[in-house]
Amino acid sequence: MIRIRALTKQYGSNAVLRGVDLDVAAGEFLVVLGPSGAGKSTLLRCINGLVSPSSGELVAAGFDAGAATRSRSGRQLRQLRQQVAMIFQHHNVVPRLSVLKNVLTGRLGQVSTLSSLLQLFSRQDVALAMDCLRRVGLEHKAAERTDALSGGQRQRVGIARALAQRPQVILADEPVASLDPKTSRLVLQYLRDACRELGITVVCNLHQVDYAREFGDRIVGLAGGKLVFDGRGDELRESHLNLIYGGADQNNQSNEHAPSNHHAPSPETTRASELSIQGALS
Ligand SMILES: Nc1ncnc2c1ncn2[C@@H]1O[C@H](COP(=O)(O)OP(=O)(O)OP(=O)(O)O)[C@@H](O)[C@H]1O
Repeated sequence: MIRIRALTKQYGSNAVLRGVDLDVAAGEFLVVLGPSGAGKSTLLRCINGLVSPSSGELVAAGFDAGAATRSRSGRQLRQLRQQVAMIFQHHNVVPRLSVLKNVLTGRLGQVSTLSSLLQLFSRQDVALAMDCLRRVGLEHKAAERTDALSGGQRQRVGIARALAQRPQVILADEPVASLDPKTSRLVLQYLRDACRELGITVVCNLHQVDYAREFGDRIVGLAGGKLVFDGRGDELRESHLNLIYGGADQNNQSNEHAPSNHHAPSPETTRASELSIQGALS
């Protein structure tokens, strides 16, 4: 679903992504871990064309993201963004609109310009939006103003809006950064379950190692713009975390327990180990 090869992104002299190779399979829930400034947001922004890569190959949902950002017409970029939805840390919902209207804004890319200007939505769009709200447990809040909801509920509205786009991919940039642990887990559960049921691929940036292990089908670790770990949650050892976070205190990266597994990598961690070595050498 996503194929990335030798991806680089440079801001002036700041090399933010330094040769990222990554494949994400259809329906996979991939978590990206990494310290602040590692390039996690930049990676997501490249995937949905918010940022133009400096070099490399990036195909998401069948669209060449690099070419889409360079194309003047904007058509390719719109097509890419229809298939690759984004969920932000601060949910970006419109507070004064009703919950249902916020979710319906996820349909704007698919309705005519006139309909979108007049906010005219078909009965099917409304039914789809209600189904998306049901998937995040907020059907009963449809008519309420969004500013009457809690932070966790607003983030669930953000998820419903992304689902309403009917995308192939959802990119979630630290979706639970400002939520308490219980709410964070609930939000991630809704995101994972809805995407699993609908077959949507997810790439989710997180700062919490425990949630990465719990919710990710697979985890990649980004440090200094390079992938230094690629494996399953049960393959992620303390040595990998040291590589990702540069020996930072893991308690700072987790809302709950610090990783405590000191076992040597199992034979299945070959891929993870290879990457670790590459990261350590470069
Ligand atoms: N538009 C921009 N112009 C210049 N530099 C940028 C821009 N966007 C990001 N950067 C730089 O790229 C680097 C990586 O930023 P990025 O936001 O991708 O990191 P991150 O891993 O998502 O961090 P965090 O976990 O704190 O969100 C930082 O040094 C940042 O200053």
